[in-house]
Amino acid sequence: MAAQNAAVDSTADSVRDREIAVEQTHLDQVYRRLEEKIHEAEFLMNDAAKRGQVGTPGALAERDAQVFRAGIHLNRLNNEFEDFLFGRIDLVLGKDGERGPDGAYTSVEPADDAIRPDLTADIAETLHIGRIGVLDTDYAPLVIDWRAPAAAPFYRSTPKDPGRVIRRRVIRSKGRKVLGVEDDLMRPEITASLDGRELPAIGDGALMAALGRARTHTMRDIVSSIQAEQDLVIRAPAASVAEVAGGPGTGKTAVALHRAAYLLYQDRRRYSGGILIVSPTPLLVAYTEGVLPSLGEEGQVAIRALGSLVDGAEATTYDDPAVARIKGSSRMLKVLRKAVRGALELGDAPERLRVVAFGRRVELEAPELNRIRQNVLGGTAPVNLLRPRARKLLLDALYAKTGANGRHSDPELAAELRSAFDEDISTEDDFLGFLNAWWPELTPRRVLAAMADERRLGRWSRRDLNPRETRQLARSLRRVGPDGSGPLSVHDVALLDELNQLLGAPARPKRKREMDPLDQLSGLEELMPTREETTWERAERIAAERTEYAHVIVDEAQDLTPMQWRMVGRRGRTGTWTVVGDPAQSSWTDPDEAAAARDEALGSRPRRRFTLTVNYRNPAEVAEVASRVLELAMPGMEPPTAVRSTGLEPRFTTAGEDLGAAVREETRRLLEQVDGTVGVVVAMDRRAEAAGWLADLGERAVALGSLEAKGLEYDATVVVSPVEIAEESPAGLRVLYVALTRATQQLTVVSAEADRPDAAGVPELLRP
Ligand SMILES: Nc1ncnc2c1ncn2[C@@H]1O[C@H](COP(=O)(O)OP(=O)(O)OP(=O)(O)O)[C@@H](O)[C@H]1O
Repeated sequence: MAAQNAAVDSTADSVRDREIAVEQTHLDQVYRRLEEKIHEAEFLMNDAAKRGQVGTPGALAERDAQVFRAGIHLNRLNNEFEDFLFGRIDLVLGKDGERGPDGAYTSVEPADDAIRPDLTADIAETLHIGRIGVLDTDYAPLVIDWRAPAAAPFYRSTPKDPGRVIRRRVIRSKGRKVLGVEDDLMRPEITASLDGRELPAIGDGALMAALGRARTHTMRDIVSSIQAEQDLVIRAPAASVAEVAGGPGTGKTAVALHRAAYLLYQDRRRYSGGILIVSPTPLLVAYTEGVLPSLGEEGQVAIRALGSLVDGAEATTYDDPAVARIKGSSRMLKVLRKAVRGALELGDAPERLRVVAFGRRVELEAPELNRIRQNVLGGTAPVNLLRPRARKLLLDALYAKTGANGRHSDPELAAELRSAFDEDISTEDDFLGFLNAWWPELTPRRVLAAMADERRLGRWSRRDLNPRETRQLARSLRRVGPDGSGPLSVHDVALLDELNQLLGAPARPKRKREMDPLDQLSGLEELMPTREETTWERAERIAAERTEYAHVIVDEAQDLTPMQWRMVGRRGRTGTWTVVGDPAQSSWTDPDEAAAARDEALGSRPRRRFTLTVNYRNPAEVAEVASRVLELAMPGMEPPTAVRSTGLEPRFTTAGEDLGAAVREETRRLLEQVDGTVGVVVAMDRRAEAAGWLADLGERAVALGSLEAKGLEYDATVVVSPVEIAEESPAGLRVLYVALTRATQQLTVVSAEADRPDAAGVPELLRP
């Protein structure tokens, strides 16, 4: 029997080796073609550079554009993709024989006679799928871009709805070497043959292999294993708003990133207006940043954390939950409106305005000045833009005091006299000095700084915040400092953006130019002589400084506060949207208020809703523990279905006197058990302390605050004192749910006394 098994194994091995060799031959052919294309691109660039600067401005701009395109292409081709070619589908004949622009047949349905009554069929087409498309010299498709319509069946085909696909293959390669293949048969009942040979099936599923891999500190693309329900979202038409809901680990972030790449591929011209991806934290930005380049996309897409959306402002701190709740609430809008008007009065303007006109002294007293100010403020324009009107009304009032009104009955002479008066007075130092102090040009930071004075803020917030809230808000703004140059919190940034609107944006400091994709190409500096900015470069620079986008993708949308929705909304006023989130993970306390602000930001655009239902991150054992908290946080809400199980139950331990020592011990243990990362999630207040606990455990272990864990994942996690996390804020149970759903393999929970663990160490909150 053993001998028989060994024979079967060795036959399987030889079939596998043969199939790997088949794919290797194809990959070799692809690389030969890529090399030819690299030479073509290099030639084009050299040639363009040699032509130097001669020519009309139009020709020069065209040359720049050509070099730019060649540069991007070269950059992409030179980029050694880890697995450039990753998929293959074998298809039977379609209903018609039409071919698309990529050379593949377009028909999705099999021809009536494609499958014979004895359940045999011939493979009529084999397509290889990769990160970018490659055509052979005769325009036959060597590799189809994963975003092309012809590649859709690779993702969409299922045994229930196979279309023309008989076999779907994932190819694993490194550099130029094919390492393995994994097949799924879409119609296992059919015996299909290719070139007279029966089509074999190797391995048992590429998805499980991908999910089991160790995690690093950066996210990987999922291009070789996108699932059908995810593909529907990625390829949804971008006509209006796509809203995607799904529990932890259902691939929302991954889908959002792949969608950006898909939209660009589909309609590059339309999205030359830029795609913005809004992420909740800088940690999540850093985690996801590499995915788009790995899909062959650079430039055009800006990934920004909520605290970095406003030019020139970078949030470096977090507010405690009570303060965040005040700053995020739409009640702040009224407070800010009053603050910008109130801040005008803080200049050190003298009580009265005195000038000399027509040889005599005229002056305006405080009550008159006040009346003028209120009159001007009756307008709706931004405050800084009302300054010319304030200047005009001051001049009117002063002129009236001179008694010159009515001195001339001839209207022309009267107008001349008035214009001479205006010119004299408005260039006088006294008048200018007064105007600058009385109607100062305000900056958003200056207004925020003014709000740090509790008594003053109380006047502005009286109707909208209670005295305790006013005190908490004023205190937190002291960090901003009297001149507004101190550190900002994530929630301050949305206030700053609102103030920008209310004040009328002052001249913006120029953003440092982002790296030109051309500059990234080695050796290009030598090819291109230094010169003035070209039209093309100017367009590029404007793109880098852009504040409105053609498409906005909001990740972890459940966490945006009403004020943040207003800020993000401004960036996509005329664009289309993709909004992904999970209400069960929301750390915002008033979901109805946030929903109203979200509706306002998205306007009346039609919405298309999608739901993702499968949890690809957590093993079933971890998901089960997390679902206990979900039941407390959102009773009745269904968790997503975990797709795999590891057999490893979560571990519960109770710390003695020394919480740090217990956490350290558990982290060390997990580091020995997993190959990748270990995340230690603590209450926000314990962040610094926890970093100390892990100080010398190496880079694979990281400590993070509960709110920073959003969107991230680790091979193993240690969740420290669930009750501390849950009691941190009114939304604490949902934050705990986030913390418990970060592990791809193992979860350990360390309880403190306050968690009231039972004899087995299971804290009260997590008991079944
Ligand atoms: N089709 C897939 N093939 C392989 N891996 C996948 C697939 N879909 C998702 N994953 C993996 O599952 C994990 C979770 O994905 P992702 O972070 O996008 O989920 P999420 O819904 O945004 O989660 P959360 O709501 O917790 O932030 C990631 O490691 C991702 O690579």
